Amino acid sequence: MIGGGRLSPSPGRTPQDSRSVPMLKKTPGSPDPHGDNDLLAAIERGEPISTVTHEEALREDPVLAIEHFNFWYGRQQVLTDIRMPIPRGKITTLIGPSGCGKSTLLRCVNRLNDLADESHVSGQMSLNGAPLYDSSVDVIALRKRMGMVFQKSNPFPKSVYENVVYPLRIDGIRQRRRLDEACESSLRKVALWDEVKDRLRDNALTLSAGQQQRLCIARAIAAEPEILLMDEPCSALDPIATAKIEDLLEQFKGSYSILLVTHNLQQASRTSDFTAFMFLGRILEFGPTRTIFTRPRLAETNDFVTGRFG
Ligand SMILES: Nc1ncnc2c1ncn2[C@@H]1O[C@H](COP(=O)(O)OP(=O)(O)OP(=O)(O)O)[C@@H](O)[C@H]1O
Repeated sequence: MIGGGRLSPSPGRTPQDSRSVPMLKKTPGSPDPHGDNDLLAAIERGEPISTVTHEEALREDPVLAIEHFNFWYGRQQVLTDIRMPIPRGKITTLIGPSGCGKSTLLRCVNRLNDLADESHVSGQMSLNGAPLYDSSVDVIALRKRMGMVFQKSNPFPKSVYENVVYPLRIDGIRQRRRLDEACESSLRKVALWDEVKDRLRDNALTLSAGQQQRLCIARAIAAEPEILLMDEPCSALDPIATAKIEDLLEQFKGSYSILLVTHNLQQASRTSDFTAFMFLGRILEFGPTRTIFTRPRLAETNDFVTGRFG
């Protein structure tokens, strides 16, 4: 369990459960281990439901373990009993209808939601075995262990070079050679080096939108994070810039553990190894991306990935 002043469980039915529920239309003949309508009825009653987790996901070595995790914005419960091992060295996407809690879950990993008014949590998350929600955790140190990439790129109004080496500087690294090496290697990893090697002293805000987002990814990986959190990293980009980021994700496989929120189902199916389908703050199904998109076990997942609702 967790520690900290604002952290307390709120059992029972919550305001979230009584708000309007997105329509889920059952596909006749779709597999549903919960039985027809039992799952939706249970969610609407605010009862706990079991995530359908595919064996392949359980066989992976988890970099991040999420255990019985609940989150409330004030009285509104937004996440309910999330249990999910995030595989190491793989890309895991969170998909689900708007408002189901994808970004909230992502922001709980680096405790950005601590900043929200009257938020509280119960349950636990652990990164490489170290609990994230113990009262003794130094949240600033914790965030240094993770990289975060937002929907809208957020380079600092500094040079390209200073943006990339920023995490090293705040760690007190001064040696020019180390900074130069980190800058070049991070920019190469995001395929930006050739485009900006002659512009390292230019203000980062003079780069194109796609370049700025890749710069932000370079800054995130310069810190050698244990996990990379990405919240809709392509949603503000044109198709060419999006394709470049998707290429990067492909190359990152095996080297980085990534938790990615996306509205773009094609992007999820193209880029990720594992996919979790969220609905009303619950993870309904979690498994290999190919299976989730072609042979999901739940009718609800099938209806979402085939565009029947969402
Ligand atoms: N800072 C906040 N304070 C109060 N409620 C919030 C806050 N941020 C989000 N919410 C609510 O929490 C719920 C989940 O929102 P969240 O942004 O996590 O969903 P999402 O699945 O990422 O949605 P989208 O796909 O539209 O981005 C929504 O009902 C939203 O209104």
